Amino acid sequence: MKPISDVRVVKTSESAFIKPFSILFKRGGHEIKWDLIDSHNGVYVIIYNRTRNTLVCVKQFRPGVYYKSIPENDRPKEGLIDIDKYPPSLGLTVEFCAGIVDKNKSLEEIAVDEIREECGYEVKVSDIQKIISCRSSVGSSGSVMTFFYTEVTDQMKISEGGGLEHEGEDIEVVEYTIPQIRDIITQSEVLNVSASFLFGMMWFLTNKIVLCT
Ligand SMILES: Nc1ncnc2c1ncn2[C@@H]1O[C@H](COP(=O)(O)OP(=O)(O)O[C@H]2O[C@H](CO)[C@@H](O)[C@H](O)[C@H]2O)[C@@H](O)[C@H]1O
Repeated sequence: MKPISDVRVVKTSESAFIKPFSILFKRGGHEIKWDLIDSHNGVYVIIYNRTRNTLVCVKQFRPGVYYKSIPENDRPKEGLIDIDKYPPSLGLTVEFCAGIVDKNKSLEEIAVDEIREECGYEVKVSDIQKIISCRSSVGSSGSVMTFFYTEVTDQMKISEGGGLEHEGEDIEVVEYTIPQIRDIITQSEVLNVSASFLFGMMWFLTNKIVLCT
């Protein structure tokens, strides 16, 4: 992965990805204001590599995770962050291959694109199995996240993956064995993974573990 440097906090008023707004309503005659973020729906793909008995995941620098790793009293509201004191590695997450729903394509087609771009495997739409759709960030967004499952083999690997450079993506593909996954999800410290990752791992261990024993 390329080195991260010159990390600065700036105020944002316009964004193609995150749009703050509020909803006003009355409950029992009392007016309530609820602050929200309009954000894209998303797809997540749990990818099992049958050749090597591994789960294919992606590692990347997530600015929000980095920022929230800094103690609150040292987190600037604006300006440079001292990366010698707070190394960018604090913001590295492990995730499932995922993408926002911002194209006029089916969710399955978006999943296939993300698998190719991020992980370098060529998968057919018909090989994508839907697991479940649910809500994310119910207090602030309510976007729909849809989980898929697919299996790949080493023969289906067509590139290194890594994401689209013109979109600023710089993704490392990482593969975990089943014992490694068990280690990750049973740690007691704050993990640099999301609840969606933990859900997907638990789903896999519960429903597919028979493949791996
Ligand atoms: N907040 C943001 N600010 C600036 N640029 C952004 C952005 N979100 C996306 N982008 C841009 O959109 C590109 C494409 O994103 P992707 O569809 O690959 O989703 P990503 O893997 O970033 O996760 C995304 O989609 C998954 C699945 O919904 C979510 O879990 C995850 O939070 C979300 O970032 C990114 O490379 C980036 O250029």
